Amino acid sequence: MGLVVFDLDGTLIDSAPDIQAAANRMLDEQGIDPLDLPTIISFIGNGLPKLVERVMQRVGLDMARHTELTAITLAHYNAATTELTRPYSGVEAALQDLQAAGHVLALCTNKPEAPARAILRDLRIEQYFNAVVGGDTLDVKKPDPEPLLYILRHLGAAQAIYVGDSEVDAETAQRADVRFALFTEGYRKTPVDMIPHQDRFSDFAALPGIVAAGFKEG
Ligand SMILES: O=C(O)COP(=O)(O)O
Ligand SMILES: [Mg+2]
Repeated sequence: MGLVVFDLDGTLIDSAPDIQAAANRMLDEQGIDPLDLPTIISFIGNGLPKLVERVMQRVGLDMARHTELTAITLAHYNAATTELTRPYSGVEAALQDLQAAGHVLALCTNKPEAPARAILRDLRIEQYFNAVVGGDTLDVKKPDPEPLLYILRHLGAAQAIYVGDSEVDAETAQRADVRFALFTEGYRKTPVDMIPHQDRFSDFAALPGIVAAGFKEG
């Protein structure tokens, strides 16, 4: 029994198509051609303001407009968070198994908290999560360890496993001194072996076993 904290984008859900749609709507309003999915995926991981910054850099938009264009992109995104977004295969069954095994579950994402909560609601998985921290919940976001440590403190957990898909998640877990399980099928940019992790999996059916063994090992 223990605390299992999840990342969201590229871990529980394949959300890139809706993020792409929001970014491309904003670009279209600026008279700029759309960006393809692999490009958008390569920009995900450090939160929406950073994604918009990377988009603007790529297409040569004036950075003085960053705050304005971030707000516009977020509005487009909030209007359609789950048009194309789906949980990865086996996610709901794994959440159910983990909860039935007595684990406490939480979410630690760099996605802003409002769309993160809306997605959990729309995909009918919000009931599994005892705490949700988004990229704008605290003053700092991942890879700062504080969002993850905040959840541990908030839920009174001495021990946890963090489940994520990216370099940012691995660094967050390492700096928080939390065990890290890497989902290999998300949005990482580098080979699996270059990302520090204690466990890895490509199929959510394997996760309950990995979590049980991880807590035993400590
Ligand atoms: O919003 C992002 O850039 C990444 O979100 P994640 O932390 O859920 O992967
Ligand atoms: Mg992620």
